[in-house]
Amino acid sequence: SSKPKYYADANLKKSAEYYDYENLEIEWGEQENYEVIRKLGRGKYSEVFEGINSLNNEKCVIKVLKPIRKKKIKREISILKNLSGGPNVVQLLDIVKDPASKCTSFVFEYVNNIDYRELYPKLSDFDVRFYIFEVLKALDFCHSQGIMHRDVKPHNIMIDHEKKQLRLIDWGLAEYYFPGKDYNVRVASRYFKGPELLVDYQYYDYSLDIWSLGAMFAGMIFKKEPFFQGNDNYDQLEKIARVLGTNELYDYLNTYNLELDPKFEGILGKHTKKPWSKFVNNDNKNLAVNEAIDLLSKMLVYDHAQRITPKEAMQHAYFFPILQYHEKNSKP
Ligand SMILES: CN1CCn2c1nc1c(Br)c(Br)c(Br)c(Br)c12
Ligand code: NA
Repeated sequence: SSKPKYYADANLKKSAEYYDYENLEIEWGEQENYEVIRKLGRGKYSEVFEGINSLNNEKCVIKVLKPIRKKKIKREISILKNLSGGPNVVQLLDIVKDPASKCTSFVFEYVNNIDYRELYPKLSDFDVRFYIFEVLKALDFCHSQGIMHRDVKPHNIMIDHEKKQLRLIDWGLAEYYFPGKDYNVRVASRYFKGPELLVDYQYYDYSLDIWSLGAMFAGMIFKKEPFFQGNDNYDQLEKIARVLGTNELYDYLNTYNLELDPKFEGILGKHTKKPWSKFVNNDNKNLAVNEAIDLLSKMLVYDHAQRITPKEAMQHAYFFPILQYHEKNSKP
């Protein structure tokens, strides 16, 4: 079982109460302080509403959890509290319980999010560089705090385009990383699942989040949402192999002494690794610039141990215009 290039011992430096979420004491707020304004959407585990805090008249987002096991609720609270105040991590403001339904609700800061399906087609080359850099800030931070997000995808990245503000949300699948620990591979959303999940390699680590971000980044620069669109978890790997090659997949399996589930028999076929230039066309060439493709090729790597880390990615030439922008805007 491989160890990540970085932050492998993040949690070993923390006191047990940092990651021992089962004993977390929940400080409950007052449900009646919040009024629901309108529904924003629903997920597998929750319904989400825009709300108002009647004490300060501030907008908020209320995530009403469907009855799920208490342990999972405590894990999300523990992680949100440990990451509180970190760059681009959505801020948890309160935790309340509905007296009638006994449902737990999380109250978050409000983000005037534009749905990504509407926003992404409007993004300029600079915007894409800016927002991917903002996601990398959140990933380097949570990884440095010993936490994998495990569900990075456009739906979990809230963007207020007027304020140029981004927040990584939905830490419900996030988990504390420990070297040598085996994790559930049934995480992330299909189109964003890393090869390690699809080949059932359980000793994965933070680098899973870089694959998911890479899959999202590919969709953005090539204007093909989603970039890897599998019909199921087997077909998902086939879609990846069509691009990264089947020989390269078998090299990856050999590296970790993995065997493919017999269900893959006859599904994967034989595919050569495609040059990323193959996906460039007149419609996306303004975003699919050479630096973007070079960075993408370092994120979408079968072997999770070989993927670029968030910190390394933030130093890539693709972000030089962003570093310049922040430099100019931070000068006193
Ligand atoms: C389904 N949608 C649409 C907008 N939006 C949704 N879920 C959200 C969550 Br959870 C948070 Br936290 C925030 Br902040 C926003 Br904004 C959210
Ligand atoms: Na959330």
